[in-house]
Amino acid sequence: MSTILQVQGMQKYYGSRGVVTKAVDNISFSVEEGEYVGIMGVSGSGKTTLLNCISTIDTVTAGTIRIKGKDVTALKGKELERFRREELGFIFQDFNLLDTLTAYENIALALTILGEKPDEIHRKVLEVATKLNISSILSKFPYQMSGGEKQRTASARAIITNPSLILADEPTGALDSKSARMLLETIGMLNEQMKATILMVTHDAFTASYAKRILFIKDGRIFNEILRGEDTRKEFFGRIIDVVTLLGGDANVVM
Ligand SMILES: Nc1ncnc2c1ncn2[C@@H]1O[C@H](COP(=O)(O)OP(=O)(O)OP(=O)(O)O)[C@@H](O)[C@H]1O
Repeated sequence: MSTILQVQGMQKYYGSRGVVTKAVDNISFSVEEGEYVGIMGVSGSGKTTLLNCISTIDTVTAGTIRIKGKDVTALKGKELERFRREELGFIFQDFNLLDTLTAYENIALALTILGEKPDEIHRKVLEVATKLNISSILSKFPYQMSGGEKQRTASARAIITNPSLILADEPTGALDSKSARMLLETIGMLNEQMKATILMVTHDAFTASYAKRILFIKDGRIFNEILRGEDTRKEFFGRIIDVVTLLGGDANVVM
């Protein structure tokens, strides 16, 4: 098994002189190939900042972030753009599907931009659509899709380039509990059947219970880490609640 992500001594400060917020305060951890890691913490603990730096959307104040051995904090311009497109997949809270493109076109877009041959793109889109059970809706536009179809299209788009790492920030944040469950099952399938390595940020214990390992962040630092091991998802959920309570979060607000 190889290391996909290695975060070392990462710091991110906002502001200057007067008011400085240490959003991420010296965090180090790594993620191995095939892992499904959740990052939990209360609002303002630094989860999104950490994910945005890993996803190369934001820059770090100090430290390194290596993805497949490459320090992404040193990448710039076209090289960075290409790296993001080739190595990373994203699942957003609102899915970010392009309204003027069909499901097929949304899924194919990254491959088109990467310059893959049309017949290769076609083969890959059909393959992933079959796995995610959306073959029959590929010609639909987002407004013609159900919520679940949009989720599966967004999941297909995240995995179509066979990225090294899939990043998800509060993927269930805007969903009712049934839709959340459906999306989490799809993400679980990307991990288990399609061997995707996943890093997911959430404040929600139910969502986090689908991951196999959880890092808890408090005030920009890693506070605790737990592994699912042989636990059922429900047992793992119980242990997550215990840590959330310890962290001072409100265990009642989670499902
Ligand atoms: N652009 C910014 N400028 C100044 N401070 C910021 C900025 N972005 C985030 N922060 C601060 O950094 C800290 C961490 O924010 P972050 O968004 O990473 O937290 P979070 O854990 O993702 O919270 P939430 O669950 O509410 O999204 C907070 O104190 C926040 O106010």
